[in-house]
Amino acid sequence: MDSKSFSNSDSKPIGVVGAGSFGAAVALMLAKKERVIIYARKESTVHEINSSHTLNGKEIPKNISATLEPKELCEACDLLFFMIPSYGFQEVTRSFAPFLFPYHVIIHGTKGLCLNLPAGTDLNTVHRMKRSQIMTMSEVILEETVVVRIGCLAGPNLSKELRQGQPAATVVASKFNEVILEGQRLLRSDKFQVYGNSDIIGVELSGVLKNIIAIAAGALAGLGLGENAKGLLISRGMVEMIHLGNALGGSIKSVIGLAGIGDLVTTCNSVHSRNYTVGYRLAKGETLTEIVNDMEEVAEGINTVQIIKAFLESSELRAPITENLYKVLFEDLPIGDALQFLMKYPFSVDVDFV
Ligand SMILES: NC(=O)c1ccc[n+]([C@@H]2O[C@H](COP(=O)([O-])OP(=O)(O)OC[C@H]3O[C@@H](n4cnc5c(N)ncnc54)[C@H](O)[C@@H]3O)[C@@H](O)[C@H]2O)c1
Ligand SMILES: O=P(O)(O)OC[C@H](O)CO
Repeated sequence: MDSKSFSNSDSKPIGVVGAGSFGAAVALMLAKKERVIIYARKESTVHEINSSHTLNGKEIPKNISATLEPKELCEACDLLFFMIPSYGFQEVTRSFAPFLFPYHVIIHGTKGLCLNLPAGTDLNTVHRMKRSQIMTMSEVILEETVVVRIGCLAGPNLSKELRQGQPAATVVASKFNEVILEGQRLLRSDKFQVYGNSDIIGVELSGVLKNIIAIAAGALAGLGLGENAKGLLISRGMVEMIHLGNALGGSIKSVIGLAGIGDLVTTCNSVHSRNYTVGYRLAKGETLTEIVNDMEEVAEGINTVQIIKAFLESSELRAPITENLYKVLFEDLPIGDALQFLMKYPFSVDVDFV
């Protein structure tokens, strides 16, 4: 295949890695254009898809099949959508690496971060982190595989709404225009708009950082506070995302686009958001351990708060919402106290990033 262009026009199936909420939603959209093969780690999931054409009991199109084998997926597909949470991303990427070649294209939809730490150390032992110790998923793919044409899918994309066929839009970000064009060709429909952006790091970070603010928004709702307070949180949260995103290597433009402010507004307002739900339940008096033990799906923001707090320890930057949320999540600071602290924080300039 010509390395400068990419088109799935020879009608190879599209691979989807991960059969969770978002993987399923994206597989259903892709299946409107091409055959899809899902990689899942559970034999029961693969069996259900292949034998009854259902996933979690819901009917799916017959042009979606499934496999347990990374090798089979990589041999059948040139384009793979990686739709797994950050906690499994490195492991899954490593299991695919032996079967990936430079002609493959990977687009991921993960809104979390991984760590680049020496063996035997982790988030619980390293409390100060430099940027080089934090990895976005495109950086993980570059590190672990020979694939170079990498994209990221991010935007206000609650999987429940996507599965209901409600109108939405997303961003496909990549340094390679052919990746953006192929993402647009495959995903665009009269219900789904797909924008392009070349700042993949900025788009990845936008999707990652909005989860922190979404937890805080859920907490405000759980405290019974109104829309004025939410407007305040969203606007200050956006400023915090801009400064953090910039410090971590993303452009301001990406944060004020669909993947940043667009997703921030959606996630801060939806009971379907897992991150919002974590904040809401905390404010209602549950502990973080109780909430996490009871959640079947991932709320990426919890890990992200820890990682960004460790990054802040090694930088001059201040991020008061993230720092206070860290204290609420991991140091038992009452949410009311965190809110009082933020209300007295000397934010004085409204917009300080343009
Ligand atoms: N659900 C949404 O609305 C949504 C929307 C946009 C982005 N995202 C992002 O997509 C990512 C995935 O979210 P989700 O909602 O699909 O999560 P989920 O918890 O519903 O599903 C995760 C899937 O990944 C699989 N998985 C996890 N670790 C694995 C491993 N080591 N090997 C193989 N499979 C593994 C699980 O089995 C599961 O099928 C997250 O980073 C999330 O932030 C989710
Ligand atoms: O359920 P959440 O909080 O992971 O949010 C899902 C998506 O990121 C919304 O775009």
